[in-house]
This record gives sequence, C-alpha cells and structure tokens, in this order.
Amino acid sequence: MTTGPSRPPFPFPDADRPGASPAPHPLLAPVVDLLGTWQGRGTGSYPSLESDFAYAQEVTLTHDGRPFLHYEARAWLIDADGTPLRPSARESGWWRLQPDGRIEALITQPTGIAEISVGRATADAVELVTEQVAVTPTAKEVKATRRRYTRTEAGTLTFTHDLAAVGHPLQHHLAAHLHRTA
Ligand code: HEM
Repeated sequence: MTTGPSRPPFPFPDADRPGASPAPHPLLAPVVDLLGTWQGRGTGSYPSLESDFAYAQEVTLTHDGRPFLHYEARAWLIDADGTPLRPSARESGWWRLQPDGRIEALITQPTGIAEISVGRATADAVELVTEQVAVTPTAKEVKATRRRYTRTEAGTLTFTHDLAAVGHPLQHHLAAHLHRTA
C-alpha cells in the first residue's frame, strides 16, 4: 500500500453537546438539549410481522455551528436478555431548523427509503411527519412515518415511530426509552 502526503484533519468538527465548540446557532435553541448520543432499548411490531421484536438503538445528533443537526441512528435486534442478535435499521440525515421553530428533516435508509419530513420542536418534544417518501425500485412500499422524541426527565428520551407501509395505514411500529451517553 502506498502512503500519500498527510492531509490535515477536517478543520470544523461537529459539536455533540450544548457547551462544546462551536456554539450552537441560535435557531438550534429548541433542540439543543437533544445534542449528543442516546442509547436504549425498545420494542417493535407491525401487522405484517409474525411476532413483536426487541431492539436496542443508538441516536446521535450533532451540529457544526450552522442551523441544522446531523442525525444518525443505528438499531440492532436483541434477545430477552439484551444479547445482540443482528444489525437492524439504520438511517442518517439532517434536521433543518427554521426561524418559527419548524423543522424540515431529510432522512435516508439503506433499505431504499428516503423521507422528507416536517414538524416542530416544542419545550419537551420533537415531532416529525413525512411530507414525501421516495423509495428505490426494489424497496418496500412506505407511504408515511411519524416520529416523536419526548424528553421525559433529565437525560431520558422516549422515541416512538409510526409507519404506513406494505398496505397498512399509519400505526405503531416502534417505541423505545433512550438515555444520554455523551
Ligand atoms: C429502530 C429502528 C427500526 C427497527 C429496529 C426496525 C425493525 C424492523 C424489523 C425487525 C422488521 C421485520 C423485518 C426484519 O426482520 O428486518 C421491520 C420491518 C419493516 N420496517 Fe422497520 N425497523 C426500524 C425502523 C424502520 C423505519 C424508520 C422504517 C421506515 C421508514 C421501517 C419500515 C419497515 C418496513 C416497511 C418493514 C417491512 C414490513 C413488511 O414487509 O412486512 N422500519 N422493521
């Protein structure tokens, strides 16, 4: 393997907590308490699935000083003891904060699904509902999603995800309790 000239590191790293540098853009004020990495467990179901499932999840929200968040989430299925079984859903994207508190989100998944969602941040919750869903030619049919992130107490985040897919109307798919790890 040949080694090229050393390159400088990316000069504007993301901040993952309110007090870190760079300072959050003022438009991030409604979501600044969500900055960082959250981990926890949840359960999921859907009418098309034979059985419910248990999963673990990690959600990371960071910023680079501009009025948007970088969003990344990874999940893995677990057994009743919490032992990891296999990787499951992962997704990443951007939450664009608007001056009136609205959020525009772009979220994509390796299963061929791209969501454009809109919503709002209130004192203790963020809700995002799809405005458009685009899918690749071989992806499952997804018509809509609704995500809600609620801060229930300091350091705790409740996540719920509703799904309209494979012929079923919008309904519960996931619920999890997450705790701040960073
Ligand atoms: C924490 C995140 C998530 C977890 C742990 C999860 C887990 C699962 C599992 C275990 C299944 C059954 C199939 C399989 O074993 O892979 C499934 C099916 C499915 N999920 Fe999720 N999911 C997550 C997020 C999402 C999201 C964000 C979407 C859409 C935007 C989605 C859409 C679907 C669809 C369309 C199916 C197929 C249903 C069917 O064909 O019957 N899921 N999910």
